[in-house]
Amino acid sequence: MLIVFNPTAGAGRRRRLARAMAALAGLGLRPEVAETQGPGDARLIAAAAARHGRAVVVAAGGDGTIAEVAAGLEGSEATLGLLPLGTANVLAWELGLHLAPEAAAGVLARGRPGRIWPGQARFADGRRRLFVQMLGAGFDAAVVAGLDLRLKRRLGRAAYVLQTLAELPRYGFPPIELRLDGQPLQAASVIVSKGRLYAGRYLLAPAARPAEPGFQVVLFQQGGPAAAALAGAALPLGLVSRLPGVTIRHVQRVELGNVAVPAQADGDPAGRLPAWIEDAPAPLRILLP
Ligand SMILES: Nc1ncnc2c1ncn2[C@@H]1O[C@H](COP(=O)(O)OP(=O)(O)OP(=O)(O)O)[C@@H](O)[C@H]1O
Repeated sequence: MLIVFNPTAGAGRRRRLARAMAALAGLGLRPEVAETQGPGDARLIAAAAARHGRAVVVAAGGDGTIAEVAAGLEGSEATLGLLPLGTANVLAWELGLHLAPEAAAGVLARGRPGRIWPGQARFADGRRRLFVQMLGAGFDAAVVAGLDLRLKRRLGRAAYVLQTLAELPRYGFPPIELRLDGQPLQAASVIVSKGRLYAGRYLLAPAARPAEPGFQVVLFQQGGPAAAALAGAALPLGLVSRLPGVTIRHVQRVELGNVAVPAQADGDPAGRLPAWIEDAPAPLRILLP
């Protein structure tokens, strides 16, 4: 087992990692820890570990770190493990993991094998990006792109709320042209989701099934600050899917946009549209509670 640790993810991460290591030692496991030096590192470390035959590679960080480790493990026999140390930890909530390091250690030692089926996005400049939970385009991506990382470290998820308030009067809400399984549509914002949850443990797409191919696509038809503020207020109540102007479709393929609207993948900036989204070629093994 190798733990890939993002030392910049979440708050109190070193203390939380130490607690997990102590719990793992108590369960008879003494995994190696590899620390990332910057963005993209987790993928390279995970890919090398898989090549060298590591059975389990653990992403110790938030959703961005998980996505990078997942990308490194693609096409290998290795199983992904999660040690949630991030800010939102959406995939951990999605899969029913407890966030306490001792509980996560228990799953790493004795979890049952399951699977998730990531999505992949291709961008006009040739980049390909794997995502494990969701890809957003429009207002939420503008919030992610504008987020000050130091503020995120200090305030955690409250930084997203502040950035949303800052972005509301500023974002222009250009309409996004999209195709869902070939059918042309338009929306002000779009979230392509593998999972049910968003921004932590808030229910967004109730019918999502992370282990299966396909996506729930949440379309926000109404642009403008009032509609975006309403969606933000409805999110903690789990009521986004019932808002007027919000529709959810189950599809296999998504083409997003002819405009340079920002995109975010698993909570990290992912450049600008257009983007072409489909399932990754294969599911990924993952340790579940
Ligand atoms: N050593 C590092 N220095 C700076 N950035 C890093 C480093 N290692 C990884 N990263 C980048 O940090 C980004 C954010 O990490 P991650 O998403 O895991 O944490 P988070 O944003 O706190 O959590 P969450 O996504 O759950 O809110 C990752 O996408 C990764 O590219």
